[in-house]
Amino acid sequence: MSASMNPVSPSVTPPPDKRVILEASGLSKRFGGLLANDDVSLSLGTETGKVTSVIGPNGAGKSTFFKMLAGFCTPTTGKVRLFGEDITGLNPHKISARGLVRTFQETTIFPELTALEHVALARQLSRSANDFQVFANTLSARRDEDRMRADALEILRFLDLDGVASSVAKTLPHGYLRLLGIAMGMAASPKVLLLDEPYAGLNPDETDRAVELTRKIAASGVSILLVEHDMKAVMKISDHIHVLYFGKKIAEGTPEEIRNNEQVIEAYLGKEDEDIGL
Ligand SMILES: Nc1ncnc2c1ncn2[C@@H]1O[C@H](COP(=O)(O)OP(=O)(O)OP(=O)(O)O)[C@@H](O)[C@H]1O
Repeated sequence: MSASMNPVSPSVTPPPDKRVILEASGLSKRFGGLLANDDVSLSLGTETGKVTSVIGPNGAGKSTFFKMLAGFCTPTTGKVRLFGEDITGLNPHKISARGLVRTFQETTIFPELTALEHVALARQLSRSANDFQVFANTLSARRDEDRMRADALEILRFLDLDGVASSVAKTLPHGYLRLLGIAMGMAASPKVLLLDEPYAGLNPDETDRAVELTRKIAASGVSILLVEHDMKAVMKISDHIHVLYFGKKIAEGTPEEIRNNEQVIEAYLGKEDEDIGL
């Protein structure tokens, strides 16, 4: 008798919902004896353009979680789905091509290249199915290059960075380099943008500007997932917050719910370098 004819066939798992933007289920990561992430689940739901934050004291496992989402580190157990597709363990380039993009770190900045060249390069790398073509001096490659530069300028304009388009990176202040990293992420046309501590080291004015920019990106329909220690910024910008503590998720909710959550307050108590913004 075939399984389908079995009257007591086991319950069938429903197919993954393709409308769910990003879903991590039961992610764990073990480094030797250390469980850096312990059964962490998170869903961005189906509504695009929201800002979701992951917070937690130093060493809570936030970066590890992001690295697993973006393919920079393979989960020990668990699954990551993007619009219902299993992307667990794919490499970062493949994940980025599907729309989940982690912003470039400052270490990816080339001091002698202009802001425009950085974004054009990021665009080119994200688009190149064929690496050889990028470097080949063919007519089509040159045409591509012109298009990439035009796209890059449009991205810089959108982020209000066109004023520094022709400035070389080594002359740009730290705040602009952070924004340039975000612009390079945007060059890959993300559906979900992972921002890893985008406001670190920024002064209050620069933070306000970067928060506004984050909002503008979200308003354009890109879902934002961010890890950040600046609690004032997190509370201001987030629609939803998840809290990690010693690798485990201890809470999730709106900024108001998180601010008033006893377990969260407890986790942050006595951490002089961290301010939950109470
Ligand atoms: N590659 C690795 N090998 C061994 N241990 C690691 C590795 N990466 C992270 N860890 C450990 O995993 C734990 C979580 O680190 P992680 O960087 O994810 O925390 P975090 O919340 O991002 O911290 P922070 O806010 O300080 O950046 C830490 O104890 C860290 O030392």
